[in-house]
Amino acid sequence: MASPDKHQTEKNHHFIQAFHHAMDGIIGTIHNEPNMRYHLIFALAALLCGLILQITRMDWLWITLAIFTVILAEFANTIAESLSDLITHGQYDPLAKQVKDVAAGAVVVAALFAVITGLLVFGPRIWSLILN
Ligand SMILES: Nc1ncnc2c1ncn2[C@@H]1O[C@H](COP(=O)(O)OP(=O)(O)OP(=O)(O)O)[C@@H](O)[C@H]1O
Repeated sequence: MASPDKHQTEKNHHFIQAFHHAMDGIIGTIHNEPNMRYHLIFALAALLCGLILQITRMDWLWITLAIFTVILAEFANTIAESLSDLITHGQYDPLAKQVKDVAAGAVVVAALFAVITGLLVFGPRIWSLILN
């Protein structure tokens, strides 16, 4: 969804305008960040597994939390990268390195949480399917 005014710098005047810009941010991140597309593919796979294995409401809560944690971490990583690039203009800066590395580390930690959640929720069910 394209924003109505590409050159706006003043505050949004109404909710619809703010929503357009938020959609620009979401779609732009999916378009520009391959890692975000990988996260979404894994999220879709987890949702399909949940449907097929008929997980409980509590398990859906954990899976949903894991999915949104990873996606939010990737958004934070993208913000950190964009701000670093805006400030450094491609020049090496040790603080920019720290910002980008810590932001990338946050995504790794979130992904680890998602993997552990997936193993705890799907592992026993898949295991019992294999044994039966
Ligand atoms: N301006 C800079 N100054 C210092 N180090 C930088 C700078 N830009 C990038 N780097 C280093 O290069 C690495 C890769 O940079 P990049 O912008 O591709 O971030 P990234 O976290 O790998 O991106 P993505 O999450 O999209 O894979 C950073 O983690 C950082 O260590």
